[in-house]
Amino acid sequence: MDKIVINDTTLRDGDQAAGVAFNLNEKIAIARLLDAMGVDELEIGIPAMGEVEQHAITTIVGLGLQAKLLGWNRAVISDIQACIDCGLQRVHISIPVSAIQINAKFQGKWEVVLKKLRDSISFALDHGLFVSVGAEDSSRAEEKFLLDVALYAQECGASRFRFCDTVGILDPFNTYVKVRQLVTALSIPIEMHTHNDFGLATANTLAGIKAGSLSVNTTVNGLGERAGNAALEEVVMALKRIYNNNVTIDTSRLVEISRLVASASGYNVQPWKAIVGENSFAHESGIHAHGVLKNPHTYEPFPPEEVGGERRLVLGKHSGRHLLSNLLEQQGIFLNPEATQSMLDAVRQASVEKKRSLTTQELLHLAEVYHHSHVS
Ligand SMILES: CC(=O)SCCNC(=O)CCNC(=O)[C@H](O)C(C)(C)COP(=O)(O)OP(=O)(O)OC[C@H]1O[C@@H](n2cnc3c(N)ncnc32)[C@H](O)[C@@H]1OP(=O)(O)O
Ligand SMILES: O=C(O)CCC(=O)C(=O)O
Repeated sequence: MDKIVINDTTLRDGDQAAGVAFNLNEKIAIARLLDAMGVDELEIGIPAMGEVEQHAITTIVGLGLQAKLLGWNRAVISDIQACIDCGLQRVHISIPVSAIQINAKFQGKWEVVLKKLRDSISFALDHGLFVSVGAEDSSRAEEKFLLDVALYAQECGASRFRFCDTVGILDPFNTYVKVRQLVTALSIPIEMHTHNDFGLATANTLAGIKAGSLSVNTTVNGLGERAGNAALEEVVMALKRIYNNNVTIDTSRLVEISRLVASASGYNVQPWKAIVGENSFAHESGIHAHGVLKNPHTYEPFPPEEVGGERRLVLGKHSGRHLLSNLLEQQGIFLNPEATQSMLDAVRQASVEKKRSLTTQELLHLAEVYHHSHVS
């Protein structure tokens, strides 16, 4: 498999999530960490939004990062000019391509949309910029029209074409077919931009890669419009571990970037969130914990350290004797088999009463009771 370019849009689509508003320092910290991790490209915002956004973008441009930096634009020349004023050398120009979008925004006048596209691409090229073109709502567009727009963008001088499943309605099978058509017809790379409305954003991004897409949009924690986007941590780890792709990103900082974005966005990830959730490497069930104590690979797809996470063995309603004995032994407590079994019953009962796993303190407290009852 070819090297896949990761073009992270946490600072654009992530920032667009309802209720999220990164401030300057947060934007800088996120950009710096993504860059330090080796993310290839960052979509850092929308200069057309005005002075505050322009100041943030100009500041990030001035950081001297290794990552390529891109500004998002409508097909509007003043939007592109705002990117130039911020010092950006790469612009992404978006146009709607489905009938529903063109009717709502341009009274169905698709010729007007294409003229805007051509004019803005040529303005950007005249200013020496790299141009990526995005087809908003590609997944609901008439297929022939989408292909014509893609070929037109290429002919006008775009260097990359973004396939957008804007409202997240595709599955991996349909994604593959649609993206394959574009990959076959175009000589410029296709970029995937998928949304998670049906929980399929990462799967659809991977389907696009299978179809020959060479670049993907991601966001940390999957943060983005509505149900969000394909998550950076999921796409990167799937590329690395499922496809053995030559991933050059430092995956050991994925939990760190997840926490940074959670804090800056004000939205924690759910504990069971793939890759970065606090339960991603937590084991409570007896059979699982027994296996993990023998060999962690029995119930872990890869070691937690690989993403900067931590293995946790917790005692609760579903735990068994092996885990209980192991945790007690770590505290220097050794119970005979009968005492262990009795204590396990008490652990289960306590866990159901508390509706959670037990803390070390609670474990020690119970151990004292069972240890003493065993000794006496
Ligand atoms: C799928 C996506 O995520 S697309 C990205 C969406 N992101 C955002 O909207 C966040 C940033 N947006 C903004 O700050 C504002 O919308 C701005 C600055 C871009 C424009 O603001 P306003 O001038 O107040 O316009 P408003 O947002 O109400 O309406 C959008 C306008 O852009 C036009 N437009 C929408 N998409 C495009 C496009 N791809 N190319 C050209 N024009 C477009 C609409 O037709 C409408 O134009 P009109 O004012 O002539 O009717
Ligand atoms: O870049 C584009 O063209 C639109 C991207 C987007 O956010 C979307 O379609 O959901």
